[in-house]
Amino acid sequence: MYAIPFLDIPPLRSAGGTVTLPGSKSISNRVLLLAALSDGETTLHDLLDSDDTRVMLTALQTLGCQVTRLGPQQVKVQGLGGRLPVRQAQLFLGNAGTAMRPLTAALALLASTHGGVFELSGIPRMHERPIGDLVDALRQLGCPIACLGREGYPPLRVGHGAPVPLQLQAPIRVRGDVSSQFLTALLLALPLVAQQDVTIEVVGELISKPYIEITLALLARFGVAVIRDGWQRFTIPAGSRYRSPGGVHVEGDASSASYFIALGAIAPASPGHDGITIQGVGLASMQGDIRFVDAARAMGADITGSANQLHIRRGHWPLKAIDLDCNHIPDAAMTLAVMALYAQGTTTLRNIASWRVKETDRIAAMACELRKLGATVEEAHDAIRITPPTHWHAARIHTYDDHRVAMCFSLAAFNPAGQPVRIEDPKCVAKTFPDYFETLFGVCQAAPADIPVICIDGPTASGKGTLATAVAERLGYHVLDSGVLYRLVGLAAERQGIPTDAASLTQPAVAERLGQLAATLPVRFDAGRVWLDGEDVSDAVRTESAGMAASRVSALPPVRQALLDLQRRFRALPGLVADGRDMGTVIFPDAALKVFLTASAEQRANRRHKQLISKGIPARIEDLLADLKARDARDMSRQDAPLKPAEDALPLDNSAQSIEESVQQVLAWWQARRPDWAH
Ligand SMILES: Nc1ncnc2c1ncn2[C@@H]1O[C@H](COP(=O)(O)OP(=O)(O)OP(=O)(O)O)[C@@H](O)[C@H]1O
Ligand SMILES: Nc1ccn([C@H]2C[C@H](O)[C@@H](COP(=O)(O)O)O2)c(=O)n1
Repeated sequence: MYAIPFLDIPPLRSAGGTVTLPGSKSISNRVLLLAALSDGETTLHDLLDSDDTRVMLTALQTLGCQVTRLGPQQVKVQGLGGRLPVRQAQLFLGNAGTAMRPLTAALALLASTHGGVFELSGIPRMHERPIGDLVDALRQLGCPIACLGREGYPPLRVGHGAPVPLQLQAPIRVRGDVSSQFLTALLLALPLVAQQDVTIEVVGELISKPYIEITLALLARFGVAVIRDGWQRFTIPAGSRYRSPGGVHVEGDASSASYFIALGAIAPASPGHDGITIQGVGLASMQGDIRFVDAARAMGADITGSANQLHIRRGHWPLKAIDLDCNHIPDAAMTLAVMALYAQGTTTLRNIASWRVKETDRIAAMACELRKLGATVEEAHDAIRITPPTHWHAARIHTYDDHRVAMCFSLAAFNPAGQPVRIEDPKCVAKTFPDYFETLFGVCQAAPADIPVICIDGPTASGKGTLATAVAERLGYHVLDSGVLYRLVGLAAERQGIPTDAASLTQPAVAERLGQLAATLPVRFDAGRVWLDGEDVSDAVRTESAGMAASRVSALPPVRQALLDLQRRFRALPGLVADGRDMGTVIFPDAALKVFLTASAEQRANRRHKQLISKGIPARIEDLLADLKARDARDMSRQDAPLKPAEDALPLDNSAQSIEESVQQVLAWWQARRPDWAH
């Protein structure tokens, strides 16, 4: 996940490959609650691991439910059989509507029947999202509920300690035209008290019906067969009781699929690919947002699929504008708004009033951000009309702590003007799809020249690696520690008995063998570790002798030539910070920023000494000073790609600087070189 203030997405050109989606948020939070309320143990597979499911899991554990994590996407839930061991708890539910609404209903009923008092709160935006219709419905039943801030909004206190009688004879009336989650909450909670038939009557036109279908399907999996009379009346039969089905597999998230369906519809296929394949959700999905497929087809996408898979190719191009009632796909419809940027004509998305009470006022947010890109946008209270830009602008997209805003606007990076897009606060995607951008970059391609590179060259122990890593972390970029490749050649040579002393390296045959070795280096970089032929050599390559051997072998042209392409392949989305000796002069001569980092030899020897001593490696400053001077001399004097500043490099002497000061300096230079839109 990109936990950084902003993520700059370079202009994207093409896409192709396979993505596996994280589990559906709607299904994950429903099955977690159902498993917790059931008799028996349930194993949940492919569960979404995100902010919203984490708050639900933590709440259930706080309520006394035993949850065992079997893997990142697999948990075992010990059902409570409809009784809570805990009678008092404070639950923080973040901004998860799928946790707040059903837990409010379930706890209100449990506190009323068995006694108890529970407080439910969230982040400030959650306290602006209405829940009054659900509160009113529960109060009709006799449940004590207090709104602790504004009436009709969280935070809430449910129950007042002692049990109270519930009035379940008359139908429970709930509004269905603000959020279908109120009805879902009642449907999930009422089986806990269904000693008699319990009926719910929906007041007003029910919105987002597909979400109610998910609720009903999952209730059935857990042993409760609700009798549905149209979309107005739902009866939970007397004697209903939750029973664990044993195991449940969570489908991939159909709303999350919308970004990759749109990607396949917008992006030309990358060489060697034939569109985008989505795994984990398919045409047989129980999720309403799967009907996004129909909307995307109407805009021109070429989509085929099976029960659990979708395949998308670019079809009609440019896309076709549509006029669509989106009441059935409120979340995925945001993706249509961004697809509309690539359509011929004006697209109208109607019946989306629920956007106003989601993570943010999504109609206002989408209108504002689409206009930044150059689109003409008209807003109504329950609709939005989008006419594509005639001139695209690069833009900083504000994301309003709304995961869907962040995800759908990433697709604007395919704009024909080749403009980059800045996504502010990209970590907001953690609500439903923590690895969204990594997944996107895994299937997208940009022109290499469009992928920004920052080069940091300089002598040994000047702090290049430290600086490169820190700058890359702040920008979400990849890192190339090129020195480690030469160190690996030295180490591999030693393992294979190829001499690397100065005299042997003058022999052309030895140089050739080392070149071949470098060209076929069995190296793997994985989670910060370096593997050579299956062996973890992360520590072995960092020794001073490995550094000296690297310096010697790096003077050989066959070795340098062999490592050229390997280094250039590190230039990957969304960007790269590369450190070494010739990053700016030879490997990435077109880099957008080049820094030549120096510090006095004494300072560098001191730093290296501290570094080694802190790792428990004995060293003498005098020896280190002599070694690094020798290394500098060799690195600067070799024929091929010697250590020297590129003509356009900015010098940075960090002798008297802290690490943070050097990082800030480089970030300031970087920012100054960004175009106007980034300021
Ligand atoms: N500005 C700085 N002030 C103080 N110490 C620093 C500074 N920059 C780096 N250091 C420290 O100096 C040591 C050497 O830094 P680093 O390993 O990043 O250097 P390097 O140039 O990458 O070395 P090499 O080329 O040998 O790989 C580290 O312990 C690091 O914490
Ligand atoms: N781009 C590079 C990087 C490194 N080398 C050589 C010269 C260095 O002395 C040696 C080890 O590098 P370090 O890990 O200390 O950065 O590798 C080079 O020639 N070109």
